[in-house]
Amino acid sequence: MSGNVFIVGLGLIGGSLALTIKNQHPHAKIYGYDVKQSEIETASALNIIDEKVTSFHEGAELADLIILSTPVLEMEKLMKQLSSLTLKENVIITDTGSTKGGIMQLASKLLQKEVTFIGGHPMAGSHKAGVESAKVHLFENAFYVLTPQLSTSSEKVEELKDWLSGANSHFLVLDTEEHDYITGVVSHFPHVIAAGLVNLAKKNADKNPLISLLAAGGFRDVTRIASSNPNMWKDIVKQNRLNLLDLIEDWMMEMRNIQNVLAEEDEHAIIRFFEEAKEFRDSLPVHSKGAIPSYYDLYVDVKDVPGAIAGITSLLAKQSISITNLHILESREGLLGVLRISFQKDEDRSKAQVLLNHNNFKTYEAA
Ligand SMILES: NC(=O)C1=CN([C@@H]2O[C@H](COP(=O)(O)OP(=O)(O)OC[C@H]3O[C@@H](n4cnc5c(N)ncnc54)[C@H](O)[C@@H]3O)[C@@H](O)[C@H]2O)C=CC1
Ligand SMILES: O=C(O)C(=O)Cc1ccc(O)cc1
Repeated sequence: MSGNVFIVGLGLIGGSLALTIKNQHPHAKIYGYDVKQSEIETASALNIIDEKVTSFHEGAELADLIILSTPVLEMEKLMKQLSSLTLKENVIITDTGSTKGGIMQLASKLLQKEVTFIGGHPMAGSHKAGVESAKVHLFENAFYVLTPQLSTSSEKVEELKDWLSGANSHFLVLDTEEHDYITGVVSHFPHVIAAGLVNLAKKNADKNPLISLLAAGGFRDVTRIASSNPNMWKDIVKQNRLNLLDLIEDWMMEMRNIQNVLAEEDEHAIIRFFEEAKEFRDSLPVHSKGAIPSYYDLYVDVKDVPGAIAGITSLLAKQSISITNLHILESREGLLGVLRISFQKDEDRSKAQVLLNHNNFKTYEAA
């Protein structure tokens, strides 16, 4: 496709979408705007955008596709501005926000009937922020929720899917309320709990410094998302607060239940508590990216000798296999350690496994 695409908010998500659109539609012209001039400059230097725009108005009025990718409460202010601009006749406006209720309400209240607004939520990302973390493959295999208005034609929805086809995501059309309820359960509430767990550990670490030293392994795994951008999450939890308030009530009941069975030392009930969680967790699909995307992990036995890890990373680099994370799970002097390498794509993990096995490393897909 060709035309002018205007990305507002040149962060992780806006930058990654710019890359996927340019990759799929090389004739499209990508215009970018951000309140932070530094982000515009970085996006331009990294060739993530073709043209820098000095005001929101300027970009909006020349665009065929407008993508709002700022924190969700900022988007609401931008929607108000959009309602007073002269936009192109066939423009499509979409957003990338993690909540859909507020923006969809504003779209139906503010925008003229002829303007197409289709809510969007690429359900993949990371705890990192900023355009320098943008990646063309970020949304691959992830779900990409669309929430069209009732009045939106299926042709317009298809046109937006065409624009976004380079993301290689699975599109899912959802009702706004359903979207906010589901993402509340599987994404927003887990972020609240992760932050709560870390805050709890911090309070205890003030009493005993060994807590910080030993807060590794599983603790780091379940709390990775507590390193997410606080400002972005402030907006998300404010927007989805009614669902979150209900979930907090349910959670308190869950905790009250485990508190009672522990107090009573009811072994059967304690086993049931863990069993129920394990059964459901083990039944979840492993290869699809959910709201909190999994990375494709590969475990490698490594000898505790100088240069062992560098040897592995240089093998991968020579084959241009990119990794998203490295973590030493176990390393004791003179013994084998286990290195966990995370990849963004299953395909990269498979290539790495073949390569490392060929070079006599022992690898596993599960720890
Ligand atoms: N980070 C993630 O993993 C995901 C985030 N989202 C959603 O996507 C949106 C963007 O998130 P990220 O890219 O992660 O955040 P980010 O913090 O990396 O980027 C947001 C950018 O918006 C800019 N900005 C803020 N207010 C602005 C305004 N009024 N006008 C122009 N630019 C403005 C900021 O300067 C920043 O560069 C958020 O609504 C978030 O809820 C959706 C899926 C995943
Ligand atoms: O860091 C992670 O894994 C995330 O949870 C990414 C994420 C953040 C916000 C979303 O709306 C969807 C996905």
